Amino acid sequence: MIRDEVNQSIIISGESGAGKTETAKIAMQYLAALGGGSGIEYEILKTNPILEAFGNAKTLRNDNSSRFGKLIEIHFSETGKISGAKIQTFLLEKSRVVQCMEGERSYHIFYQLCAGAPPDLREKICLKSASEYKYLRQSNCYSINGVDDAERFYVVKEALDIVHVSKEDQESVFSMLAAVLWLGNISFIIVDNENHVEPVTDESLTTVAKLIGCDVGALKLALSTRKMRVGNDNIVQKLKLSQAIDTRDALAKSIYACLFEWLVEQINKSLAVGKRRTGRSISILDIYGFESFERNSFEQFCINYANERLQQHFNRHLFKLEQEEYIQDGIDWARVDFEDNQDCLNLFEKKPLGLLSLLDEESTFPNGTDLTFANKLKQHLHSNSCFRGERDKAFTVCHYAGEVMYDTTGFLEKNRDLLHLDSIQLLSSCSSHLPQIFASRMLAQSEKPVVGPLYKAGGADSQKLSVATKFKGQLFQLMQRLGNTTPHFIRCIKPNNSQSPGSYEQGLVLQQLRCCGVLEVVRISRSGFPTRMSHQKFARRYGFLLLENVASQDPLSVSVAILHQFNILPEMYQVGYTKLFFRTGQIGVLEDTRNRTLHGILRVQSSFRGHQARRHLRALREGIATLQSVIRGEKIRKEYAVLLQRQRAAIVIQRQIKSRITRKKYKDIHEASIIIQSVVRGWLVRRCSGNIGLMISGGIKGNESDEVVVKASFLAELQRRVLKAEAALREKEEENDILHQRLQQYESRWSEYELKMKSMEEVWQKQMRSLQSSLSIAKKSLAIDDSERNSDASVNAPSDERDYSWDTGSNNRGQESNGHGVKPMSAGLSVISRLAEEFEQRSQVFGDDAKFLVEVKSGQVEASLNPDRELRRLKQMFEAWKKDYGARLRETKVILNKLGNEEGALDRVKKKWWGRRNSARFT
Ligand SMILES: Nc1ncnc2c1ncn2[C@@H]1O[C@H](COP(=O)(O)OP(=O)(O)OP(=O)(O)O)[C@@H](O)[C@H]1O
Repeated sequence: MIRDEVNQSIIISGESGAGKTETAKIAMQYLAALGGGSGIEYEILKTNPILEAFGNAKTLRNDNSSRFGKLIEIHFSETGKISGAKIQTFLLEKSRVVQCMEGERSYHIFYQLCAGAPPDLREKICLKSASEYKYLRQSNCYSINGVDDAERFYVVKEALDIVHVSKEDQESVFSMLAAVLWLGNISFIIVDNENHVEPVTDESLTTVAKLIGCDVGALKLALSTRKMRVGNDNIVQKLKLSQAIDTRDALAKSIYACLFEWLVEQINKSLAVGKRRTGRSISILDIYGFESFERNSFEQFCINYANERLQQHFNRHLFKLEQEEYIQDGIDWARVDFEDNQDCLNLFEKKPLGLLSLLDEESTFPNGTDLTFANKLKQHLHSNSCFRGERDKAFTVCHYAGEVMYDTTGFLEKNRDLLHLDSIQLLSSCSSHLPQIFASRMLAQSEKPVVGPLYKAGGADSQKLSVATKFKGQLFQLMQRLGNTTPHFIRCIKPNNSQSPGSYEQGLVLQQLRCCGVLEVVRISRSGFPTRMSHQKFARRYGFLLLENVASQDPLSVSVAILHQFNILPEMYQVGYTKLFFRTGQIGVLEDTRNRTLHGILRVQSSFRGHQARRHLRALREGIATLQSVIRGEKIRKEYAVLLQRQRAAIVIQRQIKSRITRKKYKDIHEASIIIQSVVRGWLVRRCSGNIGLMISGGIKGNESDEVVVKASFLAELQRRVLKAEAALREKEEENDILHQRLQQYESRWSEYELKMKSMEEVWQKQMRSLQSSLSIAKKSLAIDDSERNSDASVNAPSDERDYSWDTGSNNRGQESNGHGVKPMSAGLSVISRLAEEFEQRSQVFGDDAKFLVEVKSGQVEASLNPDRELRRLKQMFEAWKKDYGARLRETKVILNKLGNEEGALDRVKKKWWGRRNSARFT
């Protein structure tokens, strides 16, 4: 399609059950895989289960026999991708809805609905099992081996969802199906002597009325009467049983056929979504195969006519056009004979004496019957080689695929396919939307130019194209469409008649091969030149394979050069006036070489382009990396600056917040401590002035009427403060304990000091006492010496002089040494007395001072001085005095020693006193 820019068609033909539908599905799957990608191909494939459910049925020859013809046109975009599709259907076998042979079934969807409808749907559309419906019961066949109808129902529902049939519409479709089934159950009773009937008002009648949404009375009338126009009058004719049944069945068939058409329309709407008209398409034609049964009726007549048309198309393309082309191009060839079915086609189509024309003619006659039709055929067509009149109402046609005998019973009725206007009006009066759509469609069809019947007595029935005429028109259109495409024929061959695998009936197969002209096709392919190409196209297509330049550039020279270069044998091709003709397989060699070369060129190009692209990409990447690093660096720097600013701001904020928190905390503590203080002070004051407090509280009690309403928050605040105060109090108590401990430590140390002081004092006391005793001994000894001296020596010198003469010093001592020696002794005595006196005073002073300081320290006496420091000072003074006193004592000793040397008496004194004195040392 893309290479030749010509639309293609795949025409699948073969007997019923040969595998046309399966092949069509395989072809669709192949095209979907090849040109899929947009998703529409999935929808296209999903149309198969829907069309099969509504248009296929089990026949004796095929469990899944298509009871309609189908042309699916798959549209492609410029790039070869599927962009949409359109389905056209041909001649649905309506009669199967109301009538089918023993062992066959009606359309699958009825059985699927009965088996698979969920309970709520069953209830809504008043559905029963398949065996409850007369239409399904009559053939006594409800199931197909290996097929689960319930499961298939879900597949159909899913497919309806996929092709966008809404849930409401699906429900309406199922209601229509149920209505058709219930229509079949409507029965009639004879109401008068003329055998006129009326429908029985039972469940069937009321359910149909409910499902299509009409009045029960209106339905009854539509099924039992017929309005007619006689002259200017409208009369109502009551129907007899057979007429009423026909009316009922016609209504059921029409509803089903309209439903099928409507569904195809919905599918087409869905498949057309997003379809872009490029004009490129591949059509697949799957039309019912040639049929020949024991009893063949109008349906087989139409089906076999269609197959004749297709066979003609096949012959035309493979034999006629082929051979005409050979002649036109003036090539040398051997003519191939083939079975041309043109005569048979003429038998059908010739005007005015063809099968179809005569059928239409008879159908328009009010008094025409199947028998009159059969007689007419025999009368007019007996000379036609393809026709043979049979006994009674039968005739035989010699089809390309074999002879088929047709029984004309029901031909006229089926060809007329009449639905009374009453029935159409009934549908248009329905409240459900689908019957209304069906009615308007039927009315629109009846308004078209009429070739169809004029009903008996000039009735007011719907007048429309006869079925055969309509079908013929459809086939012509189809042939026209196929004529604009390059056809590809698929011949399906049925291996056996028993629908069983692995069984191959040679006779049957050979008969099919003969019938459909495959043997002639093989012959013509072998002797003829099935592949052809214009010189220009050939030169253009393969010219680039030439290794050397051809001097002349005209297409023919180039083409011949190519043929030489590839050593194509002269008997394998023919050069025509405008085209080159090749025997089977020859062009394939050239095509292979072309493909290989193109592939090689593509590889080289792709390698080079890849190299270029990689280089470009590398440069781009490096550039991008540099750019990115610059931009990222800049970005990060900016971000960092912002972050830094934020961090600083955060620090400032934190500082502010922390300081605020700390201030608040401090304030709280401060306030709490004030409260504690006030509470403690208050408590102290109240304790101290208990009486006053009692008086005040008494006063308050007295004014109980002035109660203060204390708010809970205030109380809570108070409690909080009390708790805080208690905590602070506890803290203070702890502090107090610590201080108390320290105080005890100080006290223990103080008592240690005191003990030391006392021991020192005792030492001093002892020393004092020893000094005093030494002094008193010294005094006494001096007094004894003095009295002895006074008695022994002169007594001129007054006694008081003895106390003061020591201070005269050396002078006095000189006098004493020069004079008498009494005076120095008394002077020494007075010095010692003074020393003793001083000692007394000083020890008294030191003792008093030390005692005072001890009292201050122990807190017995209050004084603004530091007892420790004063004590240290006192000790220093004592040390200084002791040193001075010791020096003076030593001086006195030296003087006394001198005196003692002069007077022996003094030695004793000295020895006595100083001996003791030395033993009592100052420390
Ligand atoms: N390629 C196949 N592989 C396996 N089985 C096949 C194949 N083609 C057909 N069949 C079997 O044959 C049966 C009939 O095939 P199909 O329905 O395609 O026939 P048909 O030619 O379309 O018949 P009709 O004209 O009645 O519609 C299928 O249900 C299937 O069982």
